[in-house]
Amino acid sequence: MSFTTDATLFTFEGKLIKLTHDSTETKTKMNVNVYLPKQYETSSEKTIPVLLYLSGLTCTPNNASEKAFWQPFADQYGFAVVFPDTSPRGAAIEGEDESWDFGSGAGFYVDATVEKWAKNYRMYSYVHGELQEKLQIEFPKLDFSTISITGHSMGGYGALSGFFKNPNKYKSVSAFAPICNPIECQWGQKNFGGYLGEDKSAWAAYDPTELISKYEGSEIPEILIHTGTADPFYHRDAQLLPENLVAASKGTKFEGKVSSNLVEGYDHSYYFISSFVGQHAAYHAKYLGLSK
Ligand SMILES: N[C@@H](CCC(=O)N[C@@H](CS)C(=O)NCC(=O)O)C(=O)O
Repeated sequence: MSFTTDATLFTFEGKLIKLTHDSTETKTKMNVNVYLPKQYETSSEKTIPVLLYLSGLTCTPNNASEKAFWQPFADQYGFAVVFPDTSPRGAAIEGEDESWDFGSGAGFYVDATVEKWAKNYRMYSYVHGELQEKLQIEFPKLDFSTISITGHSMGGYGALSGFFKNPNKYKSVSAFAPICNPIECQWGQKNFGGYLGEDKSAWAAYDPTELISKYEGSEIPEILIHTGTADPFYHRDAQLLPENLVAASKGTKFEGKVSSNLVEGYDHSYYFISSFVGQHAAYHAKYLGLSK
């Protein structure tokens, strides 16, 4: 058995399963939550599409499980939601727990190449590969070949980056307050520098604003983004830079398809995220074949 079930919680009309497993990518135990919608019980083999939700800095799988409120929409349309952790935990690397925006809780969805981090900090391969393959075996009624991706902040960047780097794998991509151009902001520079080293071409291989023109897929969904004008990481710190992604889409397959919405007065918190989860669920449901 590769997973241990720590809890099965009844929530809305489905169940939230809290799991742990040994990861071959991170060489640590990993935590992951899976929301099985009400359709799961009565469905047949491999029929429930999946939404992968990547969380932001400092989060565990529990933050979004408890306060993004995907559950009623997952029940309405009939998709499962997977909430991975944001980094390995307890890898015993010096400095791992020193800062809130690097190391533990901040894996930045890359495969580290700097030696100190390279053995364990492989969140790119973990979330897009190993985790999905193992969950497909554990939950055979989920259909990991019909999957979309979303996320918040660091996880919004992770969703956009993972979408562009895996042509035609994800049916659709959306993001809440994503870090759109990490090369150009402090969070990105700190994490790319720490995990990937000083070679900026390695950074570009993960940056959505760099990747959008290089996308080789034939499926070109609209990209849905919401960012709050009262989000200090947007208006004060310029960490998010959604305008750069829209500008970079010009002349690419995604020209006119990046729906970047600045929403007046909303901040960076889950009060903001949960306010727009319904719109994002409806958007993904369409691409997952669950609505017109
Ligand atoms: N340093 C602050 C900011 C970190 C932050 O806002 N993290 C966002 C993602 S970038 C988050 O989702 N925090 C957890 C939560 O709101 O539940 C903190 O630790 O709360």
